[in-house]
Amino acid sequence: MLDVKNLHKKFGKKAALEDVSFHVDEGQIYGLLGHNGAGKSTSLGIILGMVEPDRGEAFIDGVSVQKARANALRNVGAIFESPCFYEYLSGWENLRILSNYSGPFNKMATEEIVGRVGLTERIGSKVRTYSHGMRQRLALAQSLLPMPKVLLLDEPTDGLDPEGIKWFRDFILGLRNERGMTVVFNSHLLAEVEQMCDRVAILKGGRRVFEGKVSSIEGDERLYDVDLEPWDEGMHFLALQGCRMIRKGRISIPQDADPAILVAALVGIRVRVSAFSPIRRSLEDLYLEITR
Ligand SMILES: Nc1ncnc2c1ncn2[C@@H]1O[C@H](COP(=O)(O)OP(=O)(O)OP(=O)(O)O)[C@@H](O)[C@H]1O
Repeated sequence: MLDVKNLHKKFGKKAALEDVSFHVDEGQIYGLLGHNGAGKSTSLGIILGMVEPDRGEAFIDGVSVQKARANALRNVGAIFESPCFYEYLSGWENLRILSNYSGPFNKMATEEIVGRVGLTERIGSKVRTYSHGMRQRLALAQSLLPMPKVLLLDEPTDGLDPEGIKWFRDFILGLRNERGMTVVFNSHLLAEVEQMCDRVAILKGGRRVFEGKVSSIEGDERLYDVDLEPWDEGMHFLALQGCRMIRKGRISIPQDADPAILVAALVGIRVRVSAFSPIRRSLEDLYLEITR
């Protein structure tokens, strides 16, 4: 559904993107991750035809955004950067006006979408009286008005409270499950991304440094959280047994190692072991390993 091929983009001398590619299948939820300035918004901007790449191309459903923008984007809904509304008009009036950019206003469909985003009671109020969360829901409603197949969302959970974040997660998963919608979004909330996304790409300094299935993140490594005193001495011993330090307090042990024997051996060389517990590798672990 979305093919991003070898994107390069410089702003002045600074490279914002260097040879970034990724591919999103129909019905997938895809997360773009990276530190501030890693190039996530620039990638979304290029996919939306709002930023011109120096090289490379983005295809939506096989159509090049750079060569046939209107055609490529006809099935795309998006929230890009901070959504802008007419503050002095109601949410409903905003949707009525803004929907005209993508097609004729459909009252019934709009009512349905407003209900889905939970704004029915306040849709007649002026937007200037809306909370941040309500604005995000209005932006989501606007992005859904063209009945898109693909939804591109630039930091959609930014500034939402925990309840709003959970609501967003359920909403997006519902769209995918009911309509097979393809969703691409960038976020700094790794736990959310892990719960929602099928695949992720991690960008660092404009380069793609990881791309893969969220379910594969756990990998084959046997990870343990350990607390050793003294750390250096204990870690030196563990390294000789084939263990690898991920960071202070976290190690991976070889497939055939028996943790009970490792602990007994550490105690035998007078290293105090306060913790030696198996853990699951999370998206946050992977992210920190890759981006550090
Ligand atoms: N219009 C612009 N003019 C100049 N530099 C820009 C412009 N847009 C982005 N950049 C630069 O390109 C790099 C990538 O920015 P981008 O906004 O894509 O990062 P990001 O990963 O979305 O960051 P954040 O998480 O902070 O939103 C940054 O160094 C940024 O300063």
